[in-house]
Amino acid sequence: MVKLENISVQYPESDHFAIKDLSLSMASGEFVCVLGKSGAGKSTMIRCLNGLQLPTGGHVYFEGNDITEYKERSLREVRTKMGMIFQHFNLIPRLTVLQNVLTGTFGKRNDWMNLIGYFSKEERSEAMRAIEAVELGAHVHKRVEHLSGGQKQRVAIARALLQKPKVFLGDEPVASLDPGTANRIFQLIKRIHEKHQLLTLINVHDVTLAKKYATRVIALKDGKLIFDGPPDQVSEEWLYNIYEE
Ligand SMILES: Nc1ncnc2c1ncn2[C@@H]1O[C@H](COP(=O)(O)OP(=O)(O)OP(=O)(O)O)[C@@H](O)[C@H]1O
Repeated sequence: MVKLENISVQYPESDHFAIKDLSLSMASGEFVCVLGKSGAGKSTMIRCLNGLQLPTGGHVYFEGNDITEYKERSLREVRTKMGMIFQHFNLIPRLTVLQNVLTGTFGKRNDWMNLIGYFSKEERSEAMRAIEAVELGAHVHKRVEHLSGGQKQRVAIARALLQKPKVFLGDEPVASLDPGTANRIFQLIKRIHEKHQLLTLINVHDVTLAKKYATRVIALKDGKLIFDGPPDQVSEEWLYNIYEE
């Protein structure tokens, strides 16, 4: 479904590669957790996958098409098929849960519809279903600024669900949450992943969560792929390799 072929990324005015000659194929149904210390290139890799970052070299394929050849309009369409959640949720604090979730439809609508804030009955009922799926039915009309971190991440997950994505991406989605909440968010992501048979790829610092939920773990170090295997092969020795200074 997604293939990175010898991709490299060097940011302008940077003296080193953020990603160096990385190749990777991932299929629907895989739950991939990405490990690596700060600066290893995890966020850059995700941004290459969804076309937010153009690699300096190499190719990115989505459903067999080379998206590095795409213009912005086609990239936008690709992004509508990839739901994404972030460490700091990226919600609009003063809007309600429902209003935030409805923004998940934006990529597929006309600009004028977004501008006037028009949503069809069907879009509204889909949003309500997504909100129920993340167990926030009791908070539909609450402003998100009044929610806890875990609840905010659930709103972000519902917003991503509204896109009916094929790929679900998470860039450190539980880094700001306590361990219990982080585990519940992973449970929810896993449930959604299994129900919709998505390709799920999550950057995570918590090795325990990666080993518990992933079907495949990959690790980056200095922009290079240094581990790719099942979670039970992530040994103490590998962790030392991945995180050593
Ligand atoms: N916009 C940018 N301009 C220049 N250098 C950048 C930019 N974004 C990232 N980098 C550099 O690219 C490298 C990889 O960064 P990246 O954010 O992808 O790593 P990461 O593994 O996601 O780290 P973290 O866990 O801290 O988010 C780092 O050396 C970083 O400093």
